[in-house]
Amino acid sequence: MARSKQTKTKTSKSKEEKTPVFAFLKTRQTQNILGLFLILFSVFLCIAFISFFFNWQADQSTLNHLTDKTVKSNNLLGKIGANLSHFFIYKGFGLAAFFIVYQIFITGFYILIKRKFAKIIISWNWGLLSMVWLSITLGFLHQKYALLSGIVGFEINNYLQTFLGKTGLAIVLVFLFFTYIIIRYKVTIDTYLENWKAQRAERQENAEKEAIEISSAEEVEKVKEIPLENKEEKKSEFELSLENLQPTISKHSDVNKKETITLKIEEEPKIEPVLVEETVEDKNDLDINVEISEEEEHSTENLSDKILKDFGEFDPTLELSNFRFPTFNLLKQYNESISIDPEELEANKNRIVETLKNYKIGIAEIKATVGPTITLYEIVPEAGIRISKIKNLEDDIALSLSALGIRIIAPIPGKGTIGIEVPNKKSTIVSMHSAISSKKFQESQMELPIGLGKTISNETFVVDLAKMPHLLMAGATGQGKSVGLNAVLTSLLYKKHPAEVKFVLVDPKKVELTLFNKIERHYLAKLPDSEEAIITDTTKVVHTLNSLCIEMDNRYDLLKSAMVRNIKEYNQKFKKRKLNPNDGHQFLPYIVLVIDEFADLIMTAGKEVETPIARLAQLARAIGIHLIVATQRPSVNVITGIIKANFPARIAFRVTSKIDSRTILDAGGADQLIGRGDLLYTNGNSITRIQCAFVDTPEVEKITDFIGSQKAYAEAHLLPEYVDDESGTSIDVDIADRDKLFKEAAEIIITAQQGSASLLQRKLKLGYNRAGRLIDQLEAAGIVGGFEGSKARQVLVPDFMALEQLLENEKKQ
Ligand SMILES: Nc1ncnc2c1ncn2[C@@H]1O[C@H](COP(=O)(O)OP(=O)(O)OP(=O)(O)O)[C@@H](O)[C@H]1O
Repeated sequence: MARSKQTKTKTSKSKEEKTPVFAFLKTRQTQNILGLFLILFSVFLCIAFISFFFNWQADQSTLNHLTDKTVKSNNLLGKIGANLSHFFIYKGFGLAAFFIVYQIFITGFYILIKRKFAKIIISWNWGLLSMVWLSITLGFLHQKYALLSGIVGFEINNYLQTFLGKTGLAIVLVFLFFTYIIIRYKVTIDTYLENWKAQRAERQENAEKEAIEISSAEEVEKVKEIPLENKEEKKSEFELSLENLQPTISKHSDVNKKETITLKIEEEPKIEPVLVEETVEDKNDLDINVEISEEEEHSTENLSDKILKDFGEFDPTLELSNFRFPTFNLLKQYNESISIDPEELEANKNRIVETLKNYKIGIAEIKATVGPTITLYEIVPEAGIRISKIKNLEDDIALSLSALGIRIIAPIPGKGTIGIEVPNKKSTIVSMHSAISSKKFQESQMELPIGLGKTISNETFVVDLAKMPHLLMAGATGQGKSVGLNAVLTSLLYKKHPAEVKFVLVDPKKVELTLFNKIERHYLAKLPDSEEAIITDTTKVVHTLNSLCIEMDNRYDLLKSAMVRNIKEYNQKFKKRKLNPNDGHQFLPYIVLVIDEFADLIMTAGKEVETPIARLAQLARAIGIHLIVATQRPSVNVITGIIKANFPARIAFRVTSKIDSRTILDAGGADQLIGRGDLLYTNGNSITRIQCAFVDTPEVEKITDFIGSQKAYAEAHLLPEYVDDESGTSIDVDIADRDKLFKEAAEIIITAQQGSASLLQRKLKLGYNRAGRLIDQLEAAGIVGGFEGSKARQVLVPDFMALEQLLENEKKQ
């Protein structure tokens, strides 16, 4: 109950804040105008009230003729002044009505100097209480002059007197007065006593000081009169002050000494040490003067709440606030009405029944669900028939139906029937348009929604990539993998603002994802030193993956310091302005890493790629880095155990063998798909057959053009820098430490135009280690390029002339 109440007030508050009136009231101009108005209005009332005390009797007759021009008022501020004064003073609180003037004035003043609203409220509370008290007190003191107390004070006074009597009321009024002083000004009897004691002590101290000063002055006079010779003896009394003198004085000759002494004695402050002694003695009698410090000001609200109130929630999309999401008309529409020939249905049904009959399997019931590319026949076998029997007949049924892509699901989970999926003769294309525009996708509250396509029952299939949390995609070439990847990316582009999601695209084939280059500054993330955001080069992939691991570690640190468990909570907290950007906190976009041809990467870089991928797959889910890895060859050396274990969500397009199907899905079936976007999706438990939404290259081009033509960030989202241990930049060999054979080695390499350690080994008759060191030094000098696996290093210097020049330049530096 309480919570619902709270939320209600919260929502009403936020509504208030959103209405233009309240927004308008918050501007400083409005506040200045309001403050000034209140101050001047209080001046107006003050003049009117004062004037009213002199003219109230004369103005009595004019009060009810506010609109009558002929009737004039004596009040300095006319009839309005007279009427207002009559209302507040005569009918209200008498002389105490001046409190209202004061309150209005102080409110205006507080608004001008931006005091807190709470202060204004407190001030009004005290002001109104004081007004009522004064009004009653004046009514009590001057019953004859009712104007002083106003009708309110007069009546309350009369009323209370009948209950308490005159004396009782007097006591109550005095009590209220002191209560007010004690609470409002925090004055207690102790403070008075202490102040009084402190004053008394100070008076005493002053009196004693004066006495000492007088006596010391007399002493000085006496000393002045003493002849120079005797002054040496007299000095003892002022010993302390003499010691404090500069050392130069002591080094003077006797004659000088005498002169110095005279000088010293003339300085009156030298008496001070005596004085100090006396006051110390004196202070022993004194009580400590305890100063009661004023209570610290407390804020009524949390700082982050205040920032939230003043600036509203943090809006990550603010920098690109005019960003427009791609429109539906960029996507092609196809004729998607599913039509299946009733004859085809009937024929299929008959064949299924007959085939099963041949194997002595009776059917109690059969039902067909027509999907975009396949039709599902659900059969209920007669009692006593074993399910495994039907499952084993898969190939026979396929043969008798003479169709590709038959899949038998026995039993359909949660239904208790057996499903036989038969492809339609005429398949319908599921357009991306229909997936994106579906209610299910549009209204989804998922973090990273993906409209993958349509199920057999023609429902749009929407999944959350954030929940997957990583996706493995496999399928033989030409079966719809690239289209599937585009469908995933398109879904995210239609739903997520550039501030909310960033893509890291790895495309070893170099052609599949190039279109996304156009949205580099909106949606892509890249390494700081790379020119192209889409990564096609293997070494860059390794760097990017390691950089993502660093980003992951950084994000975990942020999450830890924010004391939240995942990116969603973190971003919510950040939006609520509970995390300070000065402590390194920032809004974290999701990062989706897409690798188009994983097999290729594993072949070229092996462990170097596998290790960071496995690390990311294991740990990155909580911090918003999600992986989509696609491969043509779902063999076990590509999709290794460790990768498989961390990619529970899998999509299988048609694969060529049952083994591949098992590798990707841990079950058969993918080998029996019909291709062209026909896929099986699993997230660990059940397998769903889906017709992937179709988005072709011109559509992707239109979408990327649409986004690319809009205002973008200054550059792509930058990932943390990763310095490879083996890269040339990390080798920093001092020129002085170079091998004696450095120049000779350089010449051999330049002559051969081939940078390999074995060449140096042979030509210079060196051991492997020394040749390796030489190569490192040559690399650091910029003579050979970086390590390129089994290939020889590139030679960057064309001839000896260039070498000489390079070495000369080095010396100059
Ligand atoms: N969802 C779909 N609906 C209809 N047709 C599709 C669908 N997906 C793919 N196709 C058809 O299949 C063809 C090949 O698709 P795609 O290029 O995605 O295959 P691929 O698996 O990526 O091939 P490769 O691995 O060689 O790149 C497309 O040109 C298209 O004609």
